[in-house]
Amino acid sequence: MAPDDATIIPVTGSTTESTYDVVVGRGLLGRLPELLGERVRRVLVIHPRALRATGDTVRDELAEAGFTAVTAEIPDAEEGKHIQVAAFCWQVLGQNDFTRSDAVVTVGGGAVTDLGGFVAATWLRGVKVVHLPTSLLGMVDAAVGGKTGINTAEGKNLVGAFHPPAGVLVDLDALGTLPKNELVTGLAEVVKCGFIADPAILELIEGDITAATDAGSPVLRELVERSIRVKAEIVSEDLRESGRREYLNYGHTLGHAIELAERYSWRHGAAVSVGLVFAAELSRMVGRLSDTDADRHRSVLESLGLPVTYRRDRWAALLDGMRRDKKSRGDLLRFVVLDGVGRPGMLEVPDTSLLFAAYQEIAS
Ligand SMILES: NC(=O)c1ccc[n+]([C@@H]2O[C@H](COP(=O)([O-])OP(=O)(O)OC[C@H]3O[C@@H](n4cnc5c(N)ncnc54)[C@H](O)[C@@H]3O)[C@@H](O)[C@H]2O)c1
Ligand SMILES: O=C(O)C(=O)C[C@@H](O)[C@H](O)[C@H](O)COP(=O)(O)O
Ligand SMILES: [Zn+2]
Repeated sequence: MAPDDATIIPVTGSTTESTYDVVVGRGLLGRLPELLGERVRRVLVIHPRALRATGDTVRDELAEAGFTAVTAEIPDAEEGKHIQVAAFCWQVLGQNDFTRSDAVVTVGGGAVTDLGGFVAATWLRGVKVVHLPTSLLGMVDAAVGGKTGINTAEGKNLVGAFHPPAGVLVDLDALGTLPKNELVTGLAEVVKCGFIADPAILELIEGDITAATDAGSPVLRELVERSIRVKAEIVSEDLRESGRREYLNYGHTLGHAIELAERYSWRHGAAVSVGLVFAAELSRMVGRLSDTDADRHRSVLESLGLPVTYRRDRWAALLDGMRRDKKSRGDLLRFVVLDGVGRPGMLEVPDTSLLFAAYQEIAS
């Protein structure tokens, strides 16, 4: 497909820094200089070990276009979201004399866009970042919206900053090498967008599972674009999560606790899948969601091959992890729940026995 067939999804924040385009299409690398802008001279390309060839291609294209481009190769997946990895990137930036008018480009899945975004947010108190997400999850969620961060021993994304990118290039060609199981875990966030805002997403998946899990299909492209639009619309209104942005955290309170309990051996999307079913059970239990809509969570996620249950014997660890969720206020745990498909809301839970009861519905 020619670059001309690209779809532009705008994020329109309240400042120039929080206003940018998400470009979706194929063969988009040529657009990178335009997103970086005229003042940028040096670019640090951050990529995981597993995507060295792609990182090198991006570096070479930038050099060809006249930039001074260097790469920083980081550990794969969640191992990259570590303070020592950020320190390594800061060192590379320092050793190569990066100034405030220079930039970071991330090439990889959500772990890389989170780490690279955090490095850009903190170097000299903030330099430009452009994301080139290569996983489905990175494309539909992590690269958009400006949340950046790293994990600590106590939990997921506990340190970070809001730092919107200068632009995002969603090149669907990158999905050609993505393993199927990684594509499927990315679909958990797509399903989340369906439940909180765009039921057509659910209908597309339920209507043709084969197409929904086919990296080259028009259905997958529509799912990508619809999910990005959901996120772009919400973060345009509420960058710093002072209100509506919390809805994007549907399924994440338990999901992040599972990731921690599993020492990050589970993919984020898999943990969010279980978290979505839990949040639906909670919504049903407090009388806010119908049986049909709650059951639909389990059926659509199961049909994609995503997990919908978790170990009964891990409840204490999960509760501990959930207390450190960023939506908590003091001792009060807060959850995103649904009042129907496309109708998210918040639930404050002072009594953890309710959570335990909901957990019984997903415990295996
Ligand atoms: N900032 C946000 O708003 C936000 C939103 C959602 C998720 N996240 C974060 O994103 C992370 C999860 O992202 P993820 O699922 O992409 O995981 P990931 O970045 O760990 O990537 C998953 C695996 O796929 C590989 N990979 C990526 N692209 C590939 C390609 N094109 N070909 C072959 N292999 C490829 C990676 O190297 C890795 O092994 C989590 O850390 C999560 O917290 C952040
Ligand atoms: O963009 C958001 O806001 C989200 O909550 C999207 C989530 O899918 C994403 O996993 C995010 O990183 C979670 O953020 P956290 O604030 O709970 O760490
Ligand atoms: Zn997520």
